[in-house]
Amino acid sequence: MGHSAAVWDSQAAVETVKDLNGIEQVVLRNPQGASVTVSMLGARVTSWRNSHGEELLFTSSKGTVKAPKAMRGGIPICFPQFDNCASPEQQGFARNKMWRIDENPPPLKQRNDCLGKSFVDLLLKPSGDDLKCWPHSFEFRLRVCLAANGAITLISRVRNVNGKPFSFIFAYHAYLSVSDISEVRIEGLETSDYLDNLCKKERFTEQDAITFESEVDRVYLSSPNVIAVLDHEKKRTFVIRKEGLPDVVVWNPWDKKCKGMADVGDGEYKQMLCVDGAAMEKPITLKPGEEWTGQMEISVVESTLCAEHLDLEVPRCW
Ligand SMILES: O=P(O)(O)OC[C@H]1O[C@H](O)[C@H](O)[C@@H](O)[C@@H]1O
Repeated sequence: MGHSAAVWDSQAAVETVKDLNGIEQVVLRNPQGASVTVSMLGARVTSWRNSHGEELLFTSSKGTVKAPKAMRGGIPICFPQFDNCASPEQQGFARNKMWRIDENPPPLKQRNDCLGKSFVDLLLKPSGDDLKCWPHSFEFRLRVCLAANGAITLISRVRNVNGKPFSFIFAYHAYLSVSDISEVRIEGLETSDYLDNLCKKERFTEQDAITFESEVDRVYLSSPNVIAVLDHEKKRTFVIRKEGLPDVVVWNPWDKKCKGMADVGDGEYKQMLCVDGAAMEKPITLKPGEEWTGQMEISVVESTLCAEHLDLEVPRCW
């Protein structure tokens, strides 16, 4: 196989396949039958399935996978920009670039994080064209892991291999699949301040758990590192743990905006919710030779009773 995708457990598997457009994808599997698929186009997680084969990420039925434009859904990586302006480059070029397998990644500090998991390492370096639009040399390493309990972890490392400092914004733009957006509630962001992109980025303080009755487009600032997305209809909770990512973007386009988006089916906003671990308010600045790490783990608890355990000492419910 020759990929530096390590297998810690003989039954876990890592396989390389081509998608309908001939784009290489790596499929990680665990012994319980869960799987994660990562495309070389944008290092986007295009699928995450639980041990029953159920898809946990939203993908638009109208998505197109024609490089460089990638489909709407999965977990795109937004780097070095992420803003709510229309133009694609506003969400950074990393998600529209072809990445490659990182054959020999430097060891991860949080080495133990990968024990008992199958994972793949990917690498992005700027091309000459990229340097024209963003004149900074970097190495972006992404490790995607699938744990025995079905949790997915993304670990990003950005190194400045440039002669001078540079700054960037970052987000794991995670499209979670939900039963019905009006049945969903987010816990853990109460009392956090947020910038409302629907009110000229005005700053507010969250009073309560977040529920959805209309379009939401907010950046929660300096938020707790553990939040929960409760899907009452599916009796399921996504528990999101993040490190090195102070902010959280919460987005649902609702009906009107959804109608105006060519790559999303009219009513599909009901089945999607973006909850992104991000570094937005304060751009990350790296001096030459410095490296930043941002990690996000999403696990699923087949219950909505878990939320009250939301302080950092949350015991793992699985
Ligand atoms: O259409 P995209 O570039 O994927 O962006 C989709 C959405 O991403 C984020 O959530 C922003 O906060 C939204 O303002 C934007 O509409």
